[in-house]
Amino acid sequence: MMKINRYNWKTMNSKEKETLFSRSEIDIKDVQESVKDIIKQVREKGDTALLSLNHKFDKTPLDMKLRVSEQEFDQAESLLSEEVKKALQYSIDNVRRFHSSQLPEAMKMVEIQPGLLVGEKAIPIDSVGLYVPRGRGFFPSMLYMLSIPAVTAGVRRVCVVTPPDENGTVDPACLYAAKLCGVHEIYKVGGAQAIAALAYGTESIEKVEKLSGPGSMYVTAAKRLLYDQVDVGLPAGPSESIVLADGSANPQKVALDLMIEAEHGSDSAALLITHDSNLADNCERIIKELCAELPEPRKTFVEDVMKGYGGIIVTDSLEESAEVANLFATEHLQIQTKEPFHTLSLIKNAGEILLGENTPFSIANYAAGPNAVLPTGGNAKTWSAVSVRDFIKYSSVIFSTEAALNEISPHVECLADYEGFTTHGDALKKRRK
Ligand SMILES: NC(=O)c1ccc[n+]([C@@H]2O[C@H](COP(=O)([O-])OP(=O)(O)OC[C@H]3O[C@@H](n4cnc5c(N)ncnc54)[C@H](O)[C@@H]3O)[C@@H](O)[C@H]2O)c1
Ligand SMILES: N[C@H](CO)Cc1c[nH]c[nH+]1
Ligand SMILES: [Zn+2]
Repeated sequence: MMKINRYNWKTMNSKEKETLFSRSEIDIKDVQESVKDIIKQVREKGDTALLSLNHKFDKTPLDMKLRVSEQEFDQAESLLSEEVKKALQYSIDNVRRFHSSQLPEAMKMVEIQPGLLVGEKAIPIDSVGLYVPRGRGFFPSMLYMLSIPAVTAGVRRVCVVTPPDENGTVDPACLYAAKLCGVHEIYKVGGAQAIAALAYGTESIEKVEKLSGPGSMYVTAAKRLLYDQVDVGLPAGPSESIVLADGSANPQKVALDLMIEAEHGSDSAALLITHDSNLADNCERIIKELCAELPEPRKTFVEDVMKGYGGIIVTDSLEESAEVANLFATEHLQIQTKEPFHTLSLIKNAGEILLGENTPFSIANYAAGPNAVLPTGGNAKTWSAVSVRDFIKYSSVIFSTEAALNEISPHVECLADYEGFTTHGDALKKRRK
């Protein structure tokens, strides 16, 4: 019989809270030592290590080519149905439209004091490496979610790494999506070894300035270990979601939506938070019925999540439900309450917030427009979804006239003296005529 965790917020003990709230952190810490060894191998042996790690973890032939060839790009198109190509084009159009709206002005200046102009110049990051997962699913959606903001930002070199299958080939939908997004440099390598290759460089993979992209615990552990070698981007680990609902919600829709992100893997989290125990009972029953019909491995993943890092939390009020959701700071949040826009005003921490029963997580995962690469593990307290801003940095720009310099100097000299920095003050005093 399937088990679904059921907690009452008031009576939950601190151990239960800690386990639930730290979710896959536990698994990531467990693999840190083996990931350290993978990084060492890639650093010392370059491509040779990549080929043998591909062989070990992804069962590829040892003599495979790491870079996707022109011929493979061309073949990919012929392997896809017209329906899939159309769905990709539709989704890419929406995602591109949304991300174009994020593009900042190339330069913005304001006159802070007469003759003192200050502002920021937006400069695209020179090279980025995008991690597109492939283990417990194909992720062409991740390819366009990452490539579109990078290309829109104007990054000069956008390259992708993604695990190959046993034949040493890459998912054709990923290759087709890459072509639509204008990305041509793709390497067939995944896991921690791909992250290490992008951070240090190998004979065939030039190192990058910044990484972006979600991944399993191996990918997440590698990014943590390499944060001082390369900008590792946002922490996007195993998928997680909360459905926050009240008694007005349709239990069938809540159950369906709660299972969406649970099917990513046993290390995912999916929580229903509600102050209506009838809704909780009904959802529990429906999830069991729906889960029984799922194909493997999705059935096992959903079952594992419901007895693992997921389940149902019953609270005393809508306000308390929102408080619990804010504490958890989930990647995906869906609100199915009578007044979803009012409930929205109670939310402080969530990677994305989907309002109402007609906005299931799936539409945001693939096609609504905003980015589906989102912070996990409680990082939604300070991080945002991937966006064009992830691929741009800003240089401050300052211009002063002589009159403005004369005006500002006494204040700066005073502060330089106070801090004891003689030459800082002299640069002003000694240039005055
Ligand atoms: N946060 C987000 O925005 C977001 C978006 C999409 C997916 N995700 C998450 O990304 C993850 C994708 O994981 P995945 O497994 O499907 O793909 P993945 O590409 O991250 O992992 C597969 C790779 O892991 C490596 N690997 C497998 N077993 C290993 C072992 N024992 N030791 C070392 N390395 C090993 C292999 O090289 C393999 O290629 C899921 O957890 C999903 O929930 C998150
Ligand atoms: N839910 C994932 C982000 O956590 C995105 C995704 C892609 N495909 C299916 N789901
Ligand atoms: Zn998903």
